[in-house]
Amino acid sequence: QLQLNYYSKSCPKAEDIIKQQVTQLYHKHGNTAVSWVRNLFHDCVVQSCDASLLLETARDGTLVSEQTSERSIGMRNFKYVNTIKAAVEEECPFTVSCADIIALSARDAISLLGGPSIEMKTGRRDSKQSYAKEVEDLIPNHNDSISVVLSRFQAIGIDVEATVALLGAHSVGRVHCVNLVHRLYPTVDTTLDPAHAEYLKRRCPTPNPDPKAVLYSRNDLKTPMIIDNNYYKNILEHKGLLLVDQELATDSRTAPYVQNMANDNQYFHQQFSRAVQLLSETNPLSGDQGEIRKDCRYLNVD
Ligand code: HEM
Ligand SMILES: [Ca+2]
Ligand SMILES: [Ca+2]
Repeated sequence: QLQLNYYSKSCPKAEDIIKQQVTQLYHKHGNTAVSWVRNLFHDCVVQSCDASLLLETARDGTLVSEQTSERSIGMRNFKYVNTIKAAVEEECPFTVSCADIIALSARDAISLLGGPSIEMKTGRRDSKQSYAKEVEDLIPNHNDSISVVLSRFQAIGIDVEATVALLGAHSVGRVHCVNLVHRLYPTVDTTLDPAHAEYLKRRCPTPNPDPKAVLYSRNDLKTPMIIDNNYYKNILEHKGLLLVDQELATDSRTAPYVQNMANDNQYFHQQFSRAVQLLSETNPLSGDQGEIRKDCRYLNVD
């Protein structure tokens, strides 16, 4: 079972090494921290936090990576997960799971990005398979209804208030134009603030952005690299980028929490901590299920 300090005997320095690596990477490439937060979501929602997300497509076609899903658009920095894993392997070979690296790197990233300090249990094990086919049924799309979003989160034990808090992760990072243009062209979505729409049109000047061109807008212009309640202020001002962001502010089930989080950053941080714990503890592999991967990209060879 998951517990605090699972590696205290087997690898007492594990959490320190991960934190050190995450901090070093953050100072070199700040957006790595943003990636670790999104990785937690995309891994944990698909089956469990079991590093299924990190498996790469096998050359012989036996395994398709979840990273190839349309839902994974814009995900980046996977190569630096290997940097973290390598540092941990050097200290304690075959001991610390890639799944725990996903969880702890997200925890450390959240604190580097000005979010709360979160107590996080460890002891997760790594999946022996990828769930590429299931990704689209589990991770909501940017234009899904709030009902779909709430039921997907509820299915893994995440209540409405925690769901609203988790979306606050969109207080950092970026959105590619492909996920935005349907709100701008041929006519501007009337729920979007007109001045903000003009800004977004400058960022995304054509209705059919080349998927390979790196055209994007930042989620939060005021504090783009800080996990704060500015996200909720933005969506109340109709400056949310994704349709789900905008809907969160108006749906009667979520709007009261949005209002409270916009008013009180500390309350947001408390709920965000609680929600990240729920997300990170969903359905873990335990006992002898799964394995401890040597390289997060590949299954161990027996
Ligand atoms: C209804 C649920 C959600 C939907 C539909 C959704 C969708 C998206 C989309 C479409 C993007 C933009 C990707 C791109 O164009 O580059 C994005 C970015 C991001 N999402 Fe979510 N998301 C959801 C929930 C979450 C949650 C729960 C978290 C974490 C707790 C999260 C963390 C992030 C982060 C950090 C980014 C920025 C990534 C970057 O800049 O590299 N999202 N999300
Ligand atoms: Ca997973
Ligand atoms: Ca922010």
